[in-house]
Amino acid sequence: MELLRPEDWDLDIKTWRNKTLAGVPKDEKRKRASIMIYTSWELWKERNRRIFQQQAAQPKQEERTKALANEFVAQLTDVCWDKCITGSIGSSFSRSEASFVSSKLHQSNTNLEIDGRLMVEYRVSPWRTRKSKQKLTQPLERKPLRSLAPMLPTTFGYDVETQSANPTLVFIMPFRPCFSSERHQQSSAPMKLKQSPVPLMATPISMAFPVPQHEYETSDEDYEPFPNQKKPTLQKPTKRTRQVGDCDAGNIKRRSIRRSLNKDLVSCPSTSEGPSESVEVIMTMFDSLRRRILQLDEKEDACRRADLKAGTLMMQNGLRINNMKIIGPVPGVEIGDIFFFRIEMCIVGLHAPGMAGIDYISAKHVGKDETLAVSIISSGGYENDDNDSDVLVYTGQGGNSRHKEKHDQKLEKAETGARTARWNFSLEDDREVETESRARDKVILRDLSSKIENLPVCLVNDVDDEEGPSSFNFNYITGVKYSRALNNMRPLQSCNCPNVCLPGDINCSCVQLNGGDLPYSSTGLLVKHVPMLYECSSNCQCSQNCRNRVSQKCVYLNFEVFWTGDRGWGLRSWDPIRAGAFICEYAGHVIDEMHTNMDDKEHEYAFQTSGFGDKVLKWNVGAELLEEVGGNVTTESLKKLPIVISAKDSGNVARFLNHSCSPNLLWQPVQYDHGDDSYPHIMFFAMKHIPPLTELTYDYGTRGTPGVKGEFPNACKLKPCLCGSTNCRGSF
Ligand SMILES: C[S@@+](CC[C@H](N)C(=O)[O-])C[C@H]1O[C@@H](n2cnc3c(N)ncnc32)[C@H](O)[C@@H]1O
Repeated sequence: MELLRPEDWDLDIKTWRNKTLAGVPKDEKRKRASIMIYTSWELWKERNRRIFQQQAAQPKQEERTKALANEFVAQLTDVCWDKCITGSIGSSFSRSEASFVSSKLHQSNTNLEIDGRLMVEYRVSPWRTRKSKQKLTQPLERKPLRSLAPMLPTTFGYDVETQSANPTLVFIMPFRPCFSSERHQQSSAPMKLKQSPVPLMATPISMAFPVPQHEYETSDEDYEPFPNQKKPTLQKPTKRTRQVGDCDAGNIKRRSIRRSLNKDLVSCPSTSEGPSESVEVIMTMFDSLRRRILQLDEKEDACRRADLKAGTLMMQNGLRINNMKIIGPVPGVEIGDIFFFRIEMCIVGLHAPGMAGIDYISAKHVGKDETLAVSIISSGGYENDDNDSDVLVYTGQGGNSRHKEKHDQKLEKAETGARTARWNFSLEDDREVETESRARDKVILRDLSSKIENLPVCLVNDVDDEEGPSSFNFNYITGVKYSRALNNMRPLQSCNCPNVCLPGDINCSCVQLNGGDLPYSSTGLLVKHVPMLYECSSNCQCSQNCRNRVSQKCVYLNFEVFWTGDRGWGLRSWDPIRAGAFICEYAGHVIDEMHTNMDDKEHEYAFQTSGFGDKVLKWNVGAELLEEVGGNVTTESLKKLPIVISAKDSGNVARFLNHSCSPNLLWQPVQYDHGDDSYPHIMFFAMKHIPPLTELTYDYGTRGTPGVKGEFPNACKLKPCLCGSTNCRGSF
């Protein structure tokens, strides 16, 4: 360890790593680098602990982590290094290195897994705190909106390869209506889009997305959605012979399965939908498709770039919107929207090139050809000496490829488009300014759960003086309580998987119970909404790290109960949330539906399964588009459950979830601790990417006609809905 001690404690991690490993023989370098990776990881975790939980590591936790870390380091050093980490020492990990490290961390332990998810998916920028503005009442110190790097999973750095000096010269036809079939094209009038202020020289989008002629045989890093623009020099040998010490996971034969869409079902958002709804429909379709492709690929050991596969399929089938490049705001896209993949920006018309950071158009100005930048992406992969996080300095693209020597950048092609706005970009982020200055001032309670949740649930009112003592007259509990014994009609699931359940393992009884697929992706995202989801139970042999145990674990989001004004208290999160992510359970007392003596207050905080909204039914659109007619959840397939959960006297954060006719959450029945399928756990999952501090809502459904006994004996009076969405039904 002495050898790793930095000579100067002010060194940044990269310089420490480079200095320490310089000139060290290869074998020794591996060992030292492994320990350094672990140390950096621990620093990161400690930073997360201090920021999110306001506590430093406990000795016990440290010991346990040390033991796990030793195992992790040993694995890294002795078995898999040769196979998986082949790059030279640089400022970042390549994608395959990063995914290997994150997969190892995933296997290591629960804490690492949870932190790993934060790190892998969101890449929260470290040390972004503003001490000067910090107030004692502030529960969190970080700036949530700026903390995202909505890109591919990388653990310790950013793969600069996708930012290579290879600008894709893509122009899009001035207007190409988005229809899926010729029939549609003939019969429907083209949708009018905003007129460009400058004449455009256009090239069809098909130039950028040619139909692939061959199956993708290359490695993850070399997957290329634009094969025609690929430079031969960037290609790496893709086949390796097995070497001593290669780990099995690394030797899984990498295949790529070409998938196609069910043409009968392919259709773009209708022209009657507003811009925001169109963006939502397209984004939902993309993510649904991506999750399902990933699920199928994982089953077939062909796990590669489901995002690009989904995006390419959508492009090839005309499933995209805002086809014309626009100078100024893109309809339906708002400041604060989250994109996890570059291709998502492409299908909503925000940024067309798959790799280049600048998107631009050619225009004639006073008789001269000019190039105008229409969007610029900050990759996060470049070093920036300027510490001002409010100013983005653009200095040209390219020159930062892993495969080439660093070189000076030239002002050419797209960069000429950025000439006029080349220097400083102030980030316009109204929401951030707003949240920084206002929301933190009005903290009423630091932890509504009184430490029952592992993360504090803050209570704030930044609207008026309401302090809400009456609303908070309830016991905080984290699960459901049953008032009568349940019928254990079905034996509890009990798989024999030795470590974790694996996708495609036909011998796993939990895979069988879930219809042949594990319901969650490797990062814990719900793939499809299903009538009943079976997580692994206490009878299962698999460990707590099994991916089929998502919602039975504790809360991992930084929730906040806030005053909405007209709809009472509501729930939101400080963390960005990804579509398919688990949110929370509806906790409370399970009462029998036939118990008809519910008073108004009980009704107000009662969860009843009275139906799913249309949006929930459409959430599985990707699976349906891909292959499975009938793969979607239909109203008929959803048996009405007799369960009613009252959170009037006891409950958790879910009792503050308000109704919306355009919700961002759905509820999913989940079973893991008993066999009575009429009384499942009600778990909430995100239907879309949700930016920090956005209210979390679900569709309460229609609870039946007031006063009618029979189908809805507990039907309550319809209430006027104040959700404010454009397609509000008016009541719930
Ligand atoms: C489960 S509680 C939600 C938390 C509640 N807002 C509070 O202050 O405790 C359900 C109640 O919230 C209010 N509410 C929820 N969604 C609403 C909406 N879209 N419009 C109007 N009121 C709503 C209604 O009073 C409803 O009975």
